[in-house]
This record gives sequence, structure tokens and C-alpha cells, in this order.
Amino acid sequence: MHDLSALPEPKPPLMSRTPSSETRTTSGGIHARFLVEHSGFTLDVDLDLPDRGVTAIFGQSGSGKTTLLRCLAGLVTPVSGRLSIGADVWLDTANRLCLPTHCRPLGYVFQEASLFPHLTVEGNLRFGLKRVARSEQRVVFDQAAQLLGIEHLLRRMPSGLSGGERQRVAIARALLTSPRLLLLDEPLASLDRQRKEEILPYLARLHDELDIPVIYVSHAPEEVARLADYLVLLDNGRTVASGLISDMLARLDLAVARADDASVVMPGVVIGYESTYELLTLALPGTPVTMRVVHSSMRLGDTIRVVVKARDVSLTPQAPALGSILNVLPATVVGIAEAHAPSHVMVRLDVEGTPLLSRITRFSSDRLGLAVGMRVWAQVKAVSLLT
Ligand SMILES: Nc1ncnc2c1ncn2[C@@H]1O[C@H](COP(=O)(O)OP(=O)(O)OP(=O)(O)O)[C@@H](O)[C@H]1O
Repeated sequence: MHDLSALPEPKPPLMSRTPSSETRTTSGGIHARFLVEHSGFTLDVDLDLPDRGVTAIFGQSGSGKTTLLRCLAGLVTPVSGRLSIGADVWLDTANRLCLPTHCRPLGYVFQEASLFPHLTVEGNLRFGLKRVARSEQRVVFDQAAQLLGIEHLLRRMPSGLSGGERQRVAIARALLTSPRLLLLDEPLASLDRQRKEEILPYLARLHDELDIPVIYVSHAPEEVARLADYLVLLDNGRTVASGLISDMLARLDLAVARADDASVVMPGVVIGYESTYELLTLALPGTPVTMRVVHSSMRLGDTIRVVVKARDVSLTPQAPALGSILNVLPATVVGIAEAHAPSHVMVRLDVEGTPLLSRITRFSSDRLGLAVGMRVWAQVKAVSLLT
């Protein structure tokens, strides 16, 4: 298990474990098939989701993300559908089975945390705990408080908490119900950037340290890149694509890879640390390619996730002479697509088997004569790896 205690507090760890093949869908995973008819909107999905890690449901406003989550929770009953979590069937309209929400062992956290205002933080947490028989508890009080970093808030009243603290308490309370499934509906949407940064590391911890699958609704690509293992793209109530995050974010046929804030996740094994400069050296697994990332210490051998924004990657045909950019990666152009803005193109690169995106101007692309198969150098600012 990843030793997060090695990371100093208040600096948030901006990287977490890389998605693993463990999160691939198995027959014992989550199967969700829903047909919902609202006036003017139809949700029609058939999904096999992993029963570990974080699955992000991503799509534009109105694409049906919340409706899908509400179906999972039993708050919306589909016209037809089936939902199974491992061997447990929660919905099967063909057999007139629909487990009501209060009988589904799940945690649900909304955009705005709804804590009991008359109870302390501890009282709120114990309320979650009380709902579970001791023999069925999979998460204990101290573990939840520590995971969300709220031990020092236990005596406080909700009215005295910041938005980020309230969300952390709400998530801890949901965990203490020992859910089979944790549903998070844009839990960071109402927070400003600083509060988001405060809470993201705790969400990353959930994913590393708990064996509870998380379904995470978001329309923020950066959050998705930092947290998710698996991604479902929704558009107008239908699944556009779903798969492992590392594959999905680099697919030029999907709008998410051509967006203004397109990012990829790259895995890196920590092979060195220069304390004077707070610089980690990471190797792309199984390759001689290394990257350097500004960050406080991590354990040698840890595999971590690095998020690289396409706009922070520039291309050059020759290896540059000594410059301030630390990461210059050998790459092959494998695809070029129109970016969100017509003045730019999105270039998909292959770095020894790992996909990387670069968003450059159409002018630069033409000047470089970029074409599929061309060998280039991708320059990535070390600092940009952490944003
Ligand atoms: N109870 C309802 N009755 C009628 N229409 C509904 C109902 N709930 C949702 N809708 C409609 O279904 C569509 C999908 O809504 P939903 O809230 O699932 O989208 P979303 O992707 O979560 O959007 P956002 O990102 O804005 O939260 C919208 O057009 C919405 O107006």
C-alpha cells in the first residue's frame, strides 16, 4: 500500500497511484443497464463497471450524469433495467425487483454537503456509523476520520467549517455506513480552486486505501484525470465510450481529448529524488524514458500518476540544447486532429508505448511539417506536471 504519511501536510499530494489493471471490468463487477424516459430526455445506458477504484462519469451539463447516479441509488426507477453489484441484484425490472434506496448499502454525497446542523462533526460521523451492524462495519471511525484528515474537527459544529471541510466530513460520514458503493455527485463543484486543491488529495487516498468502488460525477477534466481509473463518457443520455482512463483521455476521436484543457495521465516509477531541488525522477515503466517532477519526497519504487496537460507540451524536431525545460521526451506522432479552437491542433504522441497529447497552433504544426510517423521531441515543463 502506498505510504501517504510520507507526504507532508499542508502541501497536497498532487499525484496518486496510477490506474492499474486491477480495475478492469470483471464479471464480478458492477453491471448497470437503465432506460429512463423524462419528457424530452432519455437515458439509455448499458455499462460494465469495475468494482474497484474510481469510475468517473463525465459529460456536458444535461448529458444525464446525475440521472445515472440517481438510478444507481434507487432514487429514479427506470422503465426497464438491471443493476447488479457483484452477485447482489439491486434492480431487475424483468423480475419486478427494485430494492428501495434505504435497502441499498451505498453512500451518496452531493455538491453541497448536507450535515446535521445541530450535531458536532463527531455526532454527524457517529450517525453514519450507527446505521451499520458492528459485524458489517468495513470502515471504522478512526480510519474514516484519518483518511479524510478531519480528526482535529471532531468537536466543531458544521456552521464553523469551510466548504471543503464540510465535504470531507460528508464523505467520511458516507464511508462510515460501510457502503458497497460510494456515489459522489460533483462533490467539488461548489468549492473554489483552493478548496478543491485541499480536498483532492483526500479523495485520492480513498481510492488508494479503501476497497469501496467510487462512482464520481464530474465535468472537470482535471479532476477526472487526477482521480479516476475508469471513465464513462455520456452524451445526451447515451454512452459515447468507456474504458481505462489512460486510454480514454488520449483518444483523439473523443471530444475530451480535443478539449481546451485536455490532459493525459502517465504512470511513473520513482527512481530518484534530489532533495536540494525537490525533484523526483520518474521512469515510464519498462522503458529507459525518464521524467523529472518537482515534488516533495516519495518512496523509491512507488508508481505514481502524473497528469500532463496537452497545452503544456511543445514539440521540436531536434533534441534541444540545454534549456530550462526539464523533460524532453522522444516521441512519435501517431495522430493529428482538430482541437477545440480552429487555430490549434491536437497531436497524439507515442512515448515508448505511453500516449501523450500536445496542443499546438496549426501554424506551428505546418511549420514543423508534422505528419503521422514523424519522430519529434516533446518538451514538458516539470512544473506543469503538477498542475
Ligand atoms: N425528474 C425529471 N423530470 C424531467 N426531466 C428531468 C428530470 N431529471 C432530470 N431531467 C432532465 O434530464 C436531463 C439530464 O439531467 P441530469 O441532471 O441527469 O444531467 P447532468 O449531466 O447531471 O447535468 P449537470 O451537469 O448540469 O448536473 C436534463 O435535460 C434534465 O432537465
